[in-house]
Amino acid sequence: MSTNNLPPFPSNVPTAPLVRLSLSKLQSHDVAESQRLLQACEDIGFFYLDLQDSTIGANLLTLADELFTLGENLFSLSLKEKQKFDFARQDSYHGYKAQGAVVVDRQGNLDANEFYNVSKNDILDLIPPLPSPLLLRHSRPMLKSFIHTSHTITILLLNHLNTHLSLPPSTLPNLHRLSALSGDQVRFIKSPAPVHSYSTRKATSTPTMGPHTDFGTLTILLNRLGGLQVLSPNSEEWTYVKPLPGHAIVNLGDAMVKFTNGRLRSNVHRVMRPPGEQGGCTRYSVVYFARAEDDVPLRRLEGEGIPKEEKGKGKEKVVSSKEWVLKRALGRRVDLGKGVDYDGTRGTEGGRY
Ligand SMILES: O=C(O)CCC(=O)C(=O)O
Ligand SMILES: [Fe+2]
Repeated sequence: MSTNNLPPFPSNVPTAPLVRLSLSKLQSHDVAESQRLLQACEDIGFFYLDLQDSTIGANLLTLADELFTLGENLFSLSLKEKQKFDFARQDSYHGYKAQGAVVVDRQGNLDANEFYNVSKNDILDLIPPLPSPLLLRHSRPMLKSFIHTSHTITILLLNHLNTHLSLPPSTLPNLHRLSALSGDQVRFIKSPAPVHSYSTRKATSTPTMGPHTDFGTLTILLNRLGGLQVLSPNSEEWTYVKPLPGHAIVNLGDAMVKFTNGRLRSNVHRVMRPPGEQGGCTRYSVVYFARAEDDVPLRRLEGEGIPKEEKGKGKEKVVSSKEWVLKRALGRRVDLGKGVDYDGTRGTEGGRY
């Protein structure tokens, strides 16, 4: 799907004023850019990352184009074929998730997108390969490059934050080693165009992906059509994040809130049908989720820039990165016969959705 053939994002809808950071400036340790990164991570935990001005960024954009095509081909396999790779009953969040398999709200409305999650552990041969469609087996080198490139960008961003938080050198990077088992994954998403008119799906008011915070450390998101919305940190207002060509949307996940005792933000977001003319199009995304290594406990790290625990505040149970991601990733599935504990599977901004 070429970006050129898509209808434009409408000019009359309010959009979130996210900052645009330059990957190349962050690579060259530009002090002001690094400060803007910290500010964005404290204020909303979302920012645009301009990938066009750096070799590794340009590499990610090229790979993303190839992955968008791969995603389209992957989702055009038959439902029966795709469902062979849904491993949720084996307590795994890798592989396929059909449309309508998770609830998006307390009322029990269902989601309207398909996922295919590809595990880093698998692609980097840290575990025996998971069963997967032929198409994905042929694409392992491309997936490997995408994982390597996304991970390099993740480590760069974590190093900047490590410094701002006055953590001992490499504390954050050392919790995210590429060679260690973790829940890192590449996610393909498809939200099909409505079959009749877009008034069918209780339509414009029910999200295709419910409000959530991301479970891991950092997310690198590539999408081309609008639909992603962030909940404003200081009000109950949802605003669209307009996709910008050449940029990724980066956001922090719950692990960063726990590591920094709330100094950095994992903001609530959701996905609606794309706005305006875009509403009639099928929407695809390609995402890289960077997550802490499986056995990392999600708790405050020791550093001068990290607020101390409040005295007398009841201690939350500390869970490992693996347990947290598993609970959050499968907790809203309606097809596992376990019931859904909506409140028990919310993230670090649980009170807000
Ligand atoms: O598709 C998008 O724009 C957002 C996807 C998302 O939030 C997620 O997969 O966690
Ligand atoms: Fe998300």
